[in-house]
Amino acid sequence: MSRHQALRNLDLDEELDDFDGGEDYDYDGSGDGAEELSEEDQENMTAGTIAVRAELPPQASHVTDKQIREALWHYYYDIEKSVGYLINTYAPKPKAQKKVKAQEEKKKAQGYRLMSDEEEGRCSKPFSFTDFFKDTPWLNVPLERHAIMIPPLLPRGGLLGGSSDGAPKMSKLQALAAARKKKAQEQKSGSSSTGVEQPMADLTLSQSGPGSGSKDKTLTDSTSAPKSSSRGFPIRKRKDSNPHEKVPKDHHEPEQSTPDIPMDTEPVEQAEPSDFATTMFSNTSSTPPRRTSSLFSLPYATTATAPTSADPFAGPSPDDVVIAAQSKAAGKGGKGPPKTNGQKRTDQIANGVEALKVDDTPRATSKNLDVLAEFKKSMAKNAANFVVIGHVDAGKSTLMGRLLYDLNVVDQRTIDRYRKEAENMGKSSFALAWVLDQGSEERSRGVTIDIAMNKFETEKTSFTILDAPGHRDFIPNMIAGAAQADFAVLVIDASSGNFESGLKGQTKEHALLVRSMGVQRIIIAVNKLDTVSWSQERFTEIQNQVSSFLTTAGFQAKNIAFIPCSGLLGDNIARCSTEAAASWYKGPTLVEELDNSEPIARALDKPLRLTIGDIFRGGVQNPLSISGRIESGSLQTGDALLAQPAGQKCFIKALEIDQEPADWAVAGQNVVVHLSGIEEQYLKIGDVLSSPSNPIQNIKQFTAKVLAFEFLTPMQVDVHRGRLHAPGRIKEIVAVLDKGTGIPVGKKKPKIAKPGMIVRVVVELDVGDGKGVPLEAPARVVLRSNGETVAAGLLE
Ligand SMILES: Nc1nc2c(ncn2[C@@H]2O[C@H](COP(=O)(O)OP(=O)(O)OP(=O)(O)O)[C@@H](O)[C@H]2O)c(=O)[nH]1
Repeated sequence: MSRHQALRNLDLDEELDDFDGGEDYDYDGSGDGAEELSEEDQENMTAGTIAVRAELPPQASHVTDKQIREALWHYYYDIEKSVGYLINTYAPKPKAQKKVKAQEEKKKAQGYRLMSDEEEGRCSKPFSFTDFFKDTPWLNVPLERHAIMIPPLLPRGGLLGGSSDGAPKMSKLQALAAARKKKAQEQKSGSSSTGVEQPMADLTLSQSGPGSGSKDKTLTDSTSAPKSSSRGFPIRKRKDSNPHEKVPKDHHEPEQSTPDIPMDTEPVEQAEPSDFATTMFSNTSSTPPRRTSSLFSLPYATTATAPTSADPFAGPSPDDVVIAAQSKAAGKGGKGPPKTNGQKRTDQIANGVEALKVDDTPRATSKNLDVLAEFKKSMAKNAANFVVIGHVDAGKSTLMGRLLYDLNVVDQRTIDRYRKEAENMGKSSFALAWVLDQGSEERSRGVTIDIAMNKFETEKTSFTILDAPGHRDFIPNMIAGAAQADFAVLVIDASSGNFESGLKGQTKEHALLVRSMGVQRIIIAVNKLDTVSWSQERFTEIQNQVSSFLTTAGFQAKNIAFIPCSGLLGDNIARCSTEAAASWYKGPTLVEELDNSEPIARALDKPLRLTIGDIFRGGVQNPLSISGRIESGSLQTGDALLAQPAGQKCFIKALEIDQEPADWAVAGQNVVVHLSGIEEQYLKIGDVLSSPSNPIQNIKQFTAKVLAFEFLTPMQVDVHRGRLHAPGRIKEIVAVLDKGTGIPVGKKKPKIAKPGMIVRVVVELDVGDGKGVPLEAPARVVLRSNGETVAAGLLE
């Protein structure tokens, strides 16, 4: 019985009578007890299965109906995508690509599907709050996809450890290190060096064909670059959010990485190592996975005990230091005779001890700057993060790719290369989207999976784009993006039929999520207007419907702006449209509207809070680095920090802002912090760095004011705060609050709250004997249950 069926059986008070039940669909026809699909879905599924079957080539004839139905469900009955996926997965590639290309062309020729009568009817209905929630598909998530937290593809694009070429962007410090190394090697080998340090933009180009010029040539130092990378730089090895998860296979190992200990390759059945043994001998980067499920990585469930058991060994004992030195010295001895098993074991131990090595590089001395005075002096531009949200395939990545291209953040050659590569994959229309969609899975599936970060500047403001995935499977990643956003750009596909299906899909859910997470300003890019001949009527229709639900969701009319545009063609993005059919629009372009944003208030005088968004190891120069946005306060090189929940002190060895070394940074800035005095095992994505004199507390319970998206009762939930997510339960509903005044209304401690209500809840975090979770008011939290977003709001 689904949770909603169970709820229906409860003796609910009369205010719940209008609830029309939940949906837990049997989309794959397995008859597994889930509710049957709606009539419309069944029709789509049957017609889709036949159509896909007809399109599949003979070499994919073994594909089962179930696999077809799964693909159709996954791709919203998109025949073309389903066929493409099935061919890619089950048939030899070259033929599959041809077929998908043919499909694409066929679809283009056919144009877009028209709205059905039913859809027409639904659109013209007056907006009601109940309807608002009724058809959102949070409940449609198939069981096997429930709340899968997809670890970000490594390395990621943009500021936080990525690049436009699959390899991470290089920090200045790393670039210098690489340059020095290369120079030394070239001197050794007698080869002449041409300038090594080049702007990052140039390095995004790997093509060095005629006319590329030396400026565009990539570095080819094989010792400091992974073979698959076109850049000759050491790769920042990012630490996974879950220390018990294996680093993905395509993750490039840096040259300086600690050798792996093959603990999990022992064929002998053996008991799990004790905490002591794990602490002493395991290499944190290669710790074998101990998770029993791939569902939902819950850092605080699996690691809450780690700091407790590891604390006594946080620093090396004198013996450790001696053993580490001995093992290092032994390592210098060159090649010896083949090792016996016993010797191998000893090596493993030595390596394990080395993995615990303490960063003994001298601590950076603080310049004791008055950071706030420095900040005022610097006349820094406004800094703003915005999250790009919207239904899958609304054109978010393409639009942002276009924006970066038109503002010269991405150059013509890079776009040409993406276009060529995309054409080779039969996906030429995705070339601009690839500026943001960097992962191979993202490119082959044509969907964004994780948040991509990119930067651009206007005269007034330095913007960071957080391009969120639209697909419902990746909502946790979207939440991570929304948590860092100052405002949102909602992209809507204006083409016939797609606007309507987007409304049913993630358009509403995303808008609601960002609002309930504190985002107040929203710009709506009414995209793909080229597909409806720049119809003003269509634009106005969309504007009316969307502003109606946005105001109901709590956005003030003055904070909502609409821009008619085409991301693919660039109309009204960075330049006004030159289309005669679009001449009715006299308003600002998207970039102008972004620049109209009020400066974001920075919490400069509050205690330092920096949530870790990413962790990576970069080699000798920067052994352990993190990146993230400073939420409040300021910091400078040499400062001591406290990492919570581990309770470990560490120091700032060096800082970077926008790949440039910096002495200080303040709230609102995205920084890379190179740390010393701390081991990797004490840091996880989602942890918080704060000042030791005013640290964030680890808590095991909190009260929050949330908007209920679903029925709430005392129930298990997963608590999301940005990239942090931890298991917990709603212990009690304290009160239902008035939407306008926030004053408690109705009976105290109701047993249940229905969708749309604002309620005060007490949430207990499931941290076992652990230290709790670093959370404090007014953090934005999202509560999810079984893959559904059930509530979102603010800690009190
Ligand atoms: N005609 C037209 N097509 C567009 C426009 N913008 C995007 N597209 C196409 O729409 C498809 C999806 O674009 P994406 O940018 O990947 O969409 P997305 O919203 O980022 O998708 P997800 O990140 O997976 O949610 C691609 O084929 C684009 O070429 C537009 O303005 N006009």
